Amino acid sequence: MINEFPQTLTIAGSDCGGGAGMQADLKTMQMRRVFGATVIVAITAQNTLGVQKAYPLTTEQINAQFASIADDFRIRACKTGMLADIPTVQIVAENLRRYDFGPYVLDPVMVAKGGAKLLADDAIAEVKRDLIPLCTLITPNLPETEKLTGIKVEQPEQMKEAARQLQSMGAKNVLVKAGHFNDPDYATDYVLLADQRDFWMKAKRVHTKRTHGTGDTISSCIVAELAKGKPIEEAIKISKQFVTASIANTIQIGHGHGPLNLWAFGGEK
Ligand SMILES: Nc1ncnc2c1ncn2[C@@H]1O[C@H](COP(=O)(O)OP(=O)(O)OP(=O)(O)O)[C@@H](O)[C@H]1O
Ligand SMILES: Cc1ncc(COP(=O)(O)O)c(N)n1
Repeated sequence: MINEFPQTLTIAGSDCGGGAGMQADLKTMQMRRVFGATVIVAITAQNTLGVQKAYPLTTEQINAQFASIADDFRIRACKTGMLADIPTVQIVAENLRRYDFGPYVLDPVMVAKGGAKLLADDAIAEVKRDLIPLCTLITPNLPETEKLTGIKVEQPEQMKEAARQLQSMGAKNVLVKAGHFNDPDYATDYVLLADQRDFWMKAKRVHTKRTHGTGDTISSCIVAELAKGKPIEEAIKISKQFVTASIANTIQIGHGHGPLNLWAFGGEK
């Protein structure tokens, strides 16, 4: 049924503070004019000051949500965010193999801005083995890139080397995000596509601590664009513009790493 409204799915943790996790994903999807559904794998009690508590859901609770989504919706693209621990990574991988939710964007969330662990260290091996081979695109930040590849990234050339390695591990397309890169003037991400074309995406670095949920925002925007049928290169480029505008046009919420202004870029463009 080709005329159905584009439907997307985020498989992620809940951030009760509304700035990251599935809340950031849903808000971004709404702005990009796709329908967003969720499989929640963990509940966090957090705000802009940090993560106070995290409670993973059971595999039964996660399976039930997957079944409900698969029974009724035609998901055209999906993403994963916070996955908490080994059982969660395994059950999510199992469901992604069971159901066809279209292109899959893997945001390998490991540590929150405030320093809290959102993925157990021993689950990284499962992400590499079970999820990377399934994904259409992986979107690690620099610390995640280093953990997944073992390559210390201090120069742009090492971003390229790490991207090639992630591809050899099974990721079809790779976006290495540079929010954590040591460049005071620009945030320049690197993209390596499945057909071996590559490019840099340069944006002025905004000097703000209001960057809660930047990774969720860019990855869920890519999911939305893919669900509307945009080619991956275009989906990634629009999403970089979306996140840059959302960081640059600050809104004042909370007392720490504040959330982005997801209205800044606008909707359908
Ligand atoms: N201060 C900044 N100014 C401009 N762009 C930024 C800034 N910080 C991050 N970005 C951009 O935001 C996007 C997300 O990158 P980042 O490296 O922050 O991801 P992340 O660490 O996974 O985010 P989070 O964990 O907060 O969700 C990238 O396109 C990056 O270049
Ligand atoms: C549930 C959840 N998912 C993802 C993040 C990462 O976002 P950030 O690194 O900006 O804290 C988070 N804090 N909480």
